[in-house]
Formats: sequence, C-alpha cells, structure tokens
Amino acid sequence: MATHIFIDGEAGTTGLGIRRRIEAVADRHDLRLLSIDPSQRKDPQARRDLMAQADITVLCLPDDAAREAVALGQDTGTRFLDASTAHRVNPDWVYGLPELDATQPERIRKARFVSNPGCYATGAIALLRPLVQAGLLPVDAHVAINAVSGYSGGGRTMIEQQEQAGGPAFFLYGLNLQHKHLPEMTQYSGLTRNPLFVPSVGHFPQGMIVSIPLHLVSLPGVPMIEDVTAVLKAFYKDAKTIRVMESEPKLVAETMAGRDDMELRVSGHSGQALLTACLDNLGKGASGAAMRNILLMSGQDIA
Ligand SMILES: NC(=O)C1=CN([C@@H]2O[C@H](COP(=O)(O)OP(=O)(O)OC[C@H]3O[C@@H](n4cnc5c(N)ncnc54)[C@H](OP(=O)(O)O)[C@@H]3O)[C@@H](O)[C@H]2O)C=CC1
Ligand SMILES: CC(=O)N[C@@H](CCC(=O)OP(=O)(O)O)C(=O)O
Repeated sequence: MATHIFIDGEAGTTGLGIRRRIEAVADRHDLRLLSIDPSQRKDPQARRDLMAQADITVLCLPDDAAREAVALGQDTGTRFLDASTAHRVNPDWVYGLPELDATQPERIRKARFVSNPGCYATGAIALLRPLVQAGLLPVDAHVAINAVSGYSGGGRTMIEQQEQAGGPAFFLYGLNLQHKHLPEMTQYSGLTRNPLFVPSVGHFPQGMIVSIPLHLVSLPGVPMIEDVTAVLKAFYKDAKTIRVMESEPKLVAETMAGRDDMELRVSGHSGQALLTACLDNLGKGASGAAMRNILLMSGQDIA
C-alpha cells in the first residue's frame, strides 16, 4: 500500500530537498506526495487537512512553527518526522540517526514521532559515540569541536545574503558557545558535559567538516591512532551511509556536496589525533537523512 507524505514547509531549503528525493524514488518505493496549494501553505486548516490524509507529515519549519504543527496535527493520527531542532532530545521522540546503534532502525520504523538529527550533531555524534562506548573517551571528557558549513545551512535567508548581497568568505558564529545542537550532541554521544563547539560558515553552498582534536596522551590507557581507527571501523562495519576512510593530508569541505552519506577519518600522529566527519549539510545533514527516515518509517530502507 502506498505511503502518503505531506511536507509542511515544502518550499524551504530542506523541504525542497526532501521533495526532490521523494519524487526520484516514488515509484520504486510506492511513495505519494500530498502537496499544499502554495497560497495556503501557512493556513492551519489546509495544513491540518493534509496531515489527516498523510501517513507521514515531514516538518521543515522553524522550531516554533514545528511545535505548533505537531499540536495542529496531533489528533489526526499522522506520524511526524521533524527536521527542526524542536524535539531532538524530547524523550517522546525517536532520534532519527539509524547508525546510533543496532536497534535504532527498528525504533525509527515503529515510532510515531521521529526527529531528524542536526547537521553538525550528525558528524559529532558519529565520531564521539563509538569512542565513548568503547571506553576510549571518558564520559566526562572535556571535548572541543570545530565545524564549517556551507551557507545553505542557514536556510533561505543566509542563501540570499551570500548569493545576492555577496556575504563574507568565512565567519565564525555561535561565539556564546551555546549552539542549538549541543544538547543532542552531548546526549547521543553519551557524554555528561557539553562539548565546546565552534561552528563557522564558508562561502560555498553545500558541504561540511566537523573536526575534533584529541590529546591521546591525556586519555586513559594512552590509545594509539590505530586504536581509535579500529573502534570506528568496527562500529560502522555494517553501516549503509557512514564509512571510515584512510586519512588524507588535506580535507575539502565540499567533498561530499550532493551526497547523502558521510566519511569519517582519523589523522595525526602518536599522542595527538584529529577526528573528522565530512558530509553535505543538506544531504546526510538534512534532506538525505530525512529521506532514509521516511523509507524506514514506511517499512523500507535504502538499498
Ligand atoms: N538548511 C539546513 O542545512 C538544515 C535545516 N534544518 C532545519 O529544517 C528546518 C527548515 O530549515 P530550512 O529549510 O533551512 O529553512 P528555510 O528558511 O529555507 O525554509 C523554511 C520554510 O518554512 C516556511 N515556514 C515558516 N514558518 C511557517 C509556518 N508558520 N507555517 C508554514 N510554513 C512556514 C517558510 O516559508 P516563508 O519563507 O514564506 O516564511 C519556508 O518555506 C529548520 O528547522 C532548520 O533548522 C535541518 C537540518 C539542516
Ligand atoms: C550555517 C547555519 O546557520 N547552520 C545552522 C544549523 C543548520 C540547521 O539548520 O540545523 P538544524 O538541523 O538544527 O535545523 C545553525 O547553526 O543554526
């Protein structure tokens, strides 16, 4: 039986990306899009009517609008996949990162409420969680995370600023060190303290590097770089969209632009390691991840 999907916020950056991905595989996976009349896209009654017809409602809205949308459609019986930050550490919602552990795909399949992970958080959790689980990184470790994103990560407003007004080549932001992805990064990495997280944006549309420097000499047992790599390789040996790669002397932020998977690397030398995750902020960091969650929620998966 076909799965009917309504994307609330279909005209935005993430919504459009999800719509394109659904259209590309609709026949193969028996997915049917329910689109709203553009003139009614902010009309609560029209949106609720479509939620009532949808097996899955995908929210591609700002956080407050996403919370309001759930209240609007809660009693229609539709399932929700939320791309915003609103519900990511809410215990009633399942975190939509299938690689979190072996049981996560099944939890996503069955859940009524699924939150799509944040782009930066996807890279950080993928690098940190296996090391914390293996005991290589103490749960109370003081971790620092740097990241650079393509400007599409800031949605339509930032895209317009960068493309029309000619924005800066590079800038740091979130300098109060309270970025909205910190709660999910901490919780799903298994850490007890918030990492120190410094995000930035470069003048390129899509792509992202999340990097985490580690003083191996200060970790219990003083692990070697090879130990760190082995833990990540074992954790992701069966993963469909995360791969552990050989280290390279240079990493370009746009490497994964246009792709829905993610590459992890460990580089450095004895005593010091740099963990990196390379992804597309709009792919594995947003719409690509959402597409896989839609497939899981409809009882399917990517090949
Ligand atoms: N861009 C990215 O890399 C990522 C974004 N996300 C998240 O996805 C969500 C959407 O972001 P993004 O696509 O970038 O943002 P955009 O600004 O590109 O799109 C947001 C869309 O939501 C619409 N919208 C806003 N308020 C309402 C409302 N009350 N009712 C109905 N529609 C509304 C907007 O319409 P209008 O423009 O007319 O106001 C616009 O079409 C956000 O929560 C964001 O944090 C998640 C991961 C990555
Ligand atoms: C470059 C830029 O501004 N990036 C956004 C994060 C991308 C995003 O929208 O993340 P969510 O998945 O949490 O919604 C930010 O830092 O707020």
